[in-house]
Order: sequence, then structure tokens, then C-alpha cells
Amino acid sequence: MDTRKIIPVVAGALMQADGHFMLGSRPAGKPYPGYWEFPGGKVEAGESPYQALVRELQEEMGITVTRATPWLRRVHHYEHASVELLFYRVWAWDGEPQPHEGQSFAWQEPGQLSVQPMLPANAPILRALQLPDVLHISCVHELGRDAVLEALAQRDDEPWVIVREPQLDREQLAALVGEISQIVHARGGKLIVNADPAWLKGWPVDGVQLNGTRLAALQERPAHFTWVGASCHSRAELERAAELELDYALLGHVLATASHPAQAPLGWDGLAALTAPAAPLPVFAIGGLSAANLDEARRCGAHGVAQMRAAWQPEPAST
Ligand SMILES: Nc1nc2c([nH]c(=O)n2[C@@H]2O[C@H](COP(=O)(O)OP(=O)(O)OP(=O)(O)O)[C@@H](O)[C@H]2O)c(=O)[nH]1
Ligand SMILES: [Mg+2]
Repeated sequence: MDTRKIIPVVAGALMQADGHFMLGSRPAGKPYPGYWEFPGGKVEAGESPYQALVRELQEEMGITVTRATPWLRRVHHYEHASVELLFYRVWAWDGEPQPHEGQSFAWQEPGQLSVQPMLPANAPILRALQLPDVLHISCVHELGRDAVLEALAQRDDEPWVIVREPQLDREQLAALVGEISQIVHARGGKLIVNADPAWLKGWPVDGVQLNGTRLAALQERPAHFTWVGASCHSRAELERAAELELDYALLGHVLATASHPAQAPLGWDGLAALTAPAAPLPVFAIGGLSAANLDEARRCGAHGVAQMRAAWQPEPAST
């Protein structure tokens, strides 16, 4: 075990509306010069992490952060130091980024990095930026197959769909997944299935979603899937999912939902408490939510939201 002091660090991903984000190069004279990172630095004594973020981005790039939300937490042991990194996503700021320390800045597209090398601790963070804002969870057991397929066919984005239909046997699930795959993949989306990973061999899927029981039984991340998520309800489950290096967790339920009438919802405060100071892996808030709850979910430490019934119903007019 590493007994060295762990240095608290904050870093911010400046976000554009289309999902592009900014990296900066580390200046000469610091550890890992020339490596690309999210701008930020060490938290000073007496500062909150958020205050440190605002100060670092002011000092290093001359911008004033006006809106940022906690996103991911990660401990990494370098040869020069052990660090606990709190990553924020920065949604709004005043001023134009200026290299105050001789660095370079580059806007990057998720999954298509044009600069290198990256700081070693940041691989999972860069991968998290490929995740969408919203996951759509199938609801055939309530709304019927036709309603779900029709709603999907009408989408004009690249939807990430999780098929979760515990009432279906393996053969029925395979048939449904085949149909949904055609629509999702024609749109450039991703398809994840909540089932025994062993069932999914050879199926046209991009990932597997593990329920709590499967997560608890797992010794390592299931192989052969690009994306692996888990359904979590507690801090212990979140930590376990992060240890297994899974890609995301669904965390809920946040609001009262028809599918879990007997259990009390977490509420927004409960969600924030479970992720504070930042989640160990990307969290999608779930439970009675829709895309309209995205800002609130992010304020409470989530990466995004997972929507179930709302995914297949016409979107309410925005207010
Ligand atoms: N800023 C930043 N630091 C990161 C990231 N990822 C990561 O592992 N780190 C590590 O966290 C530490 C941050 O320190 P820093 O050198 O930026 O600190 P600083 O701005 O306060 O610099 P200073 O102490 O030279 O004034 C370094 O050990 C760095 O390697 C990242 O994305 N951004
Ligand atoms: Mg720095």
C-alpha cells in the first residue's frame, strides 16, 4: 500500500455545446512536460475544490468559471506524487482562454483525439467523454414492442439504448435485440443489453448492463464488450463498479417511479450525497427522470440521466 501523502488536485474540462472539450499541454519545468491534461492544479490550504478550480483556471488560462459541475474522482500514484484528482465539467466561463504559462490549448472531439501524449491518469476520463448525456432504457414490458420501435425509428440523434426486459426468455430477447440493433446502429447509436453476459455472445450489441446481483458476483470486468455498466444504489456498489473499471453506473432511483413503488427515492440531495465530492465513475441518474432533468442531475454529480418511460413518449414542449 502506498502510504505517501495524497495531494488533492482539481481539473476542469471546458465543454462546448456539441461535446467538444479542451485540453492543455503541460508547461516545461513541471512533471510530464508536453503531456496533455485538463487545465487545473493543486488545491491550496483553506480552499474548497470549487474555489481551487476557479483560481487555477483564472491563473493558468485567464478565464472566470461561471458554471461547473463535479464529475469524476480518481486517485493515481505517480513516481513523483500520489494525487486525488477531482474533475469538473465547465459549462460556462467569462473570457477567452489564454496560455498564461506557455502551454497550448486544443479543442478535442470525444474519441478522436488529435494531440498526444495524454497524462497517464486520464485515460478513463477521456473515455467518459464519449458517453452520451442521455441513456434510453427500453420499456417493452409496459408500452409494447411497437411503441418502442416506432419511437426509436423517429429519433434523429445517435441514441444509446439499454434493452432491459427481464420478462423475456433468451430467445425472445435475442429477437428484440436484433430488431432494435438495426434501428440503433443505422443511426450510429449504441446498444447495451441488461442480461447475463454469457447470453450475449455473437449478438449485435456494444455492451452489457449488469444488475446489482451480477455486479456483486463479478471478479473482473466482463471481456469482449466495449461498454460495461452496472446498476448501483449505494456508495459501496459505485466503488465496486469503479474498481472493476466499468464504464458507467446507473444510480437511483432519484424520484418516485412506478417500477419501484416500495422503495423510498434518493431525492436529488441523496444523489449528490452518494457522489460527493465526485463520482468514482460516470453516473447516470435514474428513476422517474427525463432529459429535462439533465442540468439538475449534473449539479448533483451525475454525468447524465437514464430515462425509461420518458424515452418512448413524445417530448414535452420545452419551457
Ligand atoms: N492539472 C491537471 N493535473 C493532472 C491531470 N491528470 C493528472 O494526473 N494530473 C496530475 O495532478 C497534478 C497536478 O499538478 P499541477 O502540476 O497541474 O499543479 P499546479 O498547477 O498547482 O502546479 P504547481 O504546483 O507547479 O504550481 C500533477 O501531478 C499531474 O500529473 C489533469 O488532467 N490536469
Ligand atoms: Mg496546473
